[in-house]
Amino acid sequence: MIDRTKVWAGTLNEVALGGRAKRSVGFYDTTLRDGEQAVGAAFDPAQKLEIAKLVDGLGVGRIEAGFPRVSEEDREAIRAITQAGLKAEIWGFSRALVDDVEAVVDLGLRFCVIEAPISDPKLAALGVTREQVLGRIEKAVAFAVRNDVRVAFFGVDSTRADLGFFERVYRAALDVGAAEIAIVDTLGIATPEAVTFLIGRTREWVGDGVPIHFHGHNDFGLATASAIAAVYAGASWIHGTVDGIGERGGNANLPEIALALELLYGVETGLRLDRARKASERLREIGRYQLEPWKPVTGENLFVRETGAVAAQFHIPEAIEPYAASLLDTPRGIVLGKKSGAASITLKCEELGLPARPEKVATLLAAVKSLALEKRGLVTDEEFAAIVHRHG
Ligand SMILES: CC(=O)SCCNC(=O)CCNC(=O)[C@H](O)C(C)(C)COP(=O)(O)OP(=O)(O)OC[C@H]1O[C@@H](n2cnc3c(N)ncnc32)[C@H](O)[C@@H]1OP(=O)(O)O
Ligand SMILES: O=C(O)CCC(=O)C(=O)O
Repeated sequence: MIDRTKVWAGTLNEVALGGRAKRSVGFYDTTLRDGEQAVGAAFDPAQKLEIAKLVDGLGVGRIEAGFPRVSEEDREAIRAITQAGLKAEIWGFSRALVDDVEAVVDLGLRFCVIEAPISDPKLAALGVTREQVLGRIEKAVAFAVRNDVRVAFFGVDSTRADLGFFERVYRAALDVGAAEIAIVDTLGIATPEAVTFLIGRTREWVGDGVPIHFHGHNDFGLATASAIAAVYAGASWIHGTVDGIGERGGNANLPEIALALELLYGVETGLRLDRARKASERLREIGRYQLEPWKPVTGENLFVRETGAVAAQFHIPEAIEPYAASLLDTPRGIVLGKKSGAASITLKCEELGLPARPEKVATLLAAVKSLALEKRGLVTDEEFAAIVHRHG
């Protein structure tokens, strides 16, 4: 539960909090499957198990452990994850093909997303007609259900599907026993308004007993906004990955969505924001990728301040930050550089236990700026200490 006294979003925030969003939503993590589709990512089974544990520690409700048909290594990872005693429900992934589902059943998985393309461009690419794909979906879903697997039917490229066919295909999946449905923005082209429309419209005919998932991508930088729109429209499960790792512009970023839902919309996600930075750090080591330092939630420099005008307000965090750093379990700090001001010098002296004589501040500041310009970078603590000693 978020301590709301540490959120400084202001009175406009009441607009969202008074909205009609659900009060809670579940997260479905697909770092191990759709995240691994990021170019160059190839987690080995031990790494997959470690990532599953990290994600479980983040408090997501569901983890997609993998796509068993891909390789023996993937099956080995899924076996290890299912035996690890995690809190999250462990889901498998399968195409609408009986052989794929069989591989899920053989591993003893009880939950599975079954996917098939439903937009015309995707069907054309696969060389399969609408009728043929419907037949495959019915066969694969029915087979899974007969084998006691709870199925969420996942229509690939749903947001570009013909609306009539969209409805037909999801109804067909439900008729043969799918218990849940996932609406999928494969190419990240749905605006938040389109997501609201599509989920709202589906919600009406599907009824309250069928949970709706939303699976989004970030090609237009809209994945977080679209996920929030999905929650507003009644989605029960939001798919995404840690850091939004994934193909092209990536997947929806679960910690980022949680930050907005929890802090701005008052929607509980169960995600441990205080663990998100460490989880991201470890995933970056395993996956060997880097993040922009200004990235929400996990960016390295979110609470590191260089600008002098900001340093002058550093003692009142709500003047310069939207929420408390403690919500992310991360420290606040001042760094020195070309943009430092007098307050930066005083604060840095206090932090390092160096003498901060008021009559010396201007000289120290000038020396810091000069070195920063020479280096075209930050002045390290060691360099600053040397400057202080030099200027006595
Ligand atoms: C399909 C996805 O997008 S899943 C997510 C992406 N993930 C990956 O690609 C993971 C790594 N990929 C792999 O290991 C392989 O590409 C596999 C296992 C997915 C596919 O293996 P391939 O042997 O290349 O299968 P291929 O793509 O040729 O498809 C085989 C059949 O499945 C059909 N098919 C493909 N996707 C689907 C689907 N989602 N639903 C139903 N049928 C499908 C094809 O039409 C083809 O049918 P046909 O034999 O009658 O022509
Ligand atoms: O087509 C794919 O990449 C697999 C399904 C999926 O994750 C998606 O459609 O977004």
